[in-house]
Amino acid sequence: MGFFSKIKKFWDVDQRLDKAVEEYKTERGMPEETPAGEATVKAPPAQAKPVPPAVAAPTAPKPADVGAPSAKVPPKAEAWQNDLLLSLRKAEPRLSIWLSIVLEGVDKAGPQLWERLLFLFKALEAPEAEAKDFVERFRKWLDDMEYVRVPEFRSELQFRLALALELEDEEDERNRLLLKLSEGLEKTKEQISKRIEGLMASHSKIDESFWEELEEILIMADVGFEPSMKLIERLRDRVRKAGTDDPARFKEFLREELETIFKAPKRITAINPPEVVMMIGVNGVGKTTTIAKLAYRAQMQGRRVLIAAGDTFRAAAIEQLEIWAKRVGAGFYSKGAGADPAAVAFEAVDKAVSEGYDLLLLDTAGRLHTKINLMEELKKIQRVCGKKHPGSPHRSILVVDATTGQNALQQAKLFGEAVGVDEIILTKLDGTAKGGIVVAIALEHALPITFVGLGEKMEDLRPFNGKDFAQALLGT
Ligand SMILES: Nc1nc2c(ncn2[C@@H]2O[C@H](COP(=O)(O)OP(=O)(O)OP(=O)(O)O)[C@@H](O)[C@H]2O)c(=O)[nH]1
Repeated sequence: MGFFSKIKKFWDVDQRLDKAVEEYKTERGMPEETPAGEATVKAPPAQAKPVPPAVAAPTAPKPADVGAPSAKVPPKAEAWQNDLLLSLRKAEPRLSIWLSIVLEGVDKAGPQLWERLLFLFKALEAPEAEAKDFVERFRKWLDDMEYVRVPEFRSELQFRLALALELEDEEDERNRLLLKLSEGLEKTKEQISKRIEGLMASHSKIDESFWEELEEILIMADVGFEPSMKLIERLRDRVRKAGTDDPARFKEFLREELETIFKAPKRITAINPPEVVMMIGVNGVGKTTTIAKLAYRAQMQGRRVLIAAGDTFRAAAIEQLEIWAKRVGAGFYSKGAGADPAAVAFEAVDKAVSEGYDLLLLDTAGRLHTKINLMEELKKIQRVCGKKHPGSPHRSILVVDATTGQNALQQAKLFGEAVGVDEIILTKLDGTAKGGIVVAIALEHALPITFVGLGEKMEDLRPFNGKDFAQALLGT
């Protein structure tokens, strides 16, 4: 489900829009030619299937709708509308193209941008109130973040549209993610990929000295001793089965092995709303930011989110979380610093149930995991949630900081044993050469890494895909 309760996915090649485009042009006496003067792209010959009722061609919302000056839209400006309609008609959803058309001639946030976004949603037949809600939320977000110029927010806007229109898996978005992942892994690639290429070039065959050198590379990239041994064992097996000792093929074997390792099964549990997610992890790993990013995604996917400040250890942590909740338009619940975290959890679950939230993100104290009482506290929170809303917390997500390398592995072990962890989110992958920790965590724990943090912006939390990761790490 996306942000909108319904949209027409015209990119399934539907003549409706062709008809709408023709009517649109006729009503406005627009030239047969496209703005660039080429002959109009003729709609594909109508196929036999019955033409569903015509869709009223979207007309640019009156400027008054969006609080813009009441100047009439000059005829030239309609060219972008025509381009957008024509682009929407193509058989494939190309968000980057639509956005380029929407942003043509727009250099900053303002009435012209709102008018264009509303036109796009109208062309997709999104309910008007929801379209306005999307624009209003984005406008408020820009104010909060003090973003004004298009380059400051274009990427976030594209990400928001990808979530709202359920196009995150669309080709452009996937390519953008791969690029972001590759950029984020730049330092790790230096450590692993470049050195493996050197290893392959300096050996005429895969022999004992090859494996010894590989072990050193993996340990240097913070895969850790145990995990490195395990990985090398699996690679020896794979090479043996392939019946070759040609170093030139090693990268292919390594990529296949990594994809296999990352295929950790995701736990799917039946959930009666609200879904209660417990966020755990030590201080400074990026938990608060990650909660905000998760809330942002869920909101853009049409879910109502409540964030609860279960980390009552520091007033600053509560305030920071409240600021983020406001920015992403999520609900917020706290009982202030010093309150009993279990009481916060209990009352937050009660609020989420009684006010019909879809998702409750429950922040918990991040004090150093060596303090045993923290583990007791987390177990008490789990019990309390289960009493209030049977089956909850439905997921416990451990947030670890990739830059802490082996320490992250320790945390995964300790929290996993103490309170049970269902998923791992690895933050700050963009800032480390220790990306090898991803392999270590996947090898040591059958825990799925569901998201990775690639920066501080909202769009910098992306679903983790082992295949993409292996490709970004090792290059094509
Ligand atoms: N580069 C980068 N920075 C990140 C990422 N995730 C979080 N950060 C930054 O890391 C710092 C700590 O993030 P927080 O979310 O406050 O961490 P926390 O775990 O809540 O810390 P406490 O509030 O002390 O518990 C902030 O400056 C974040 O912007 C990431 O994926 N990449």
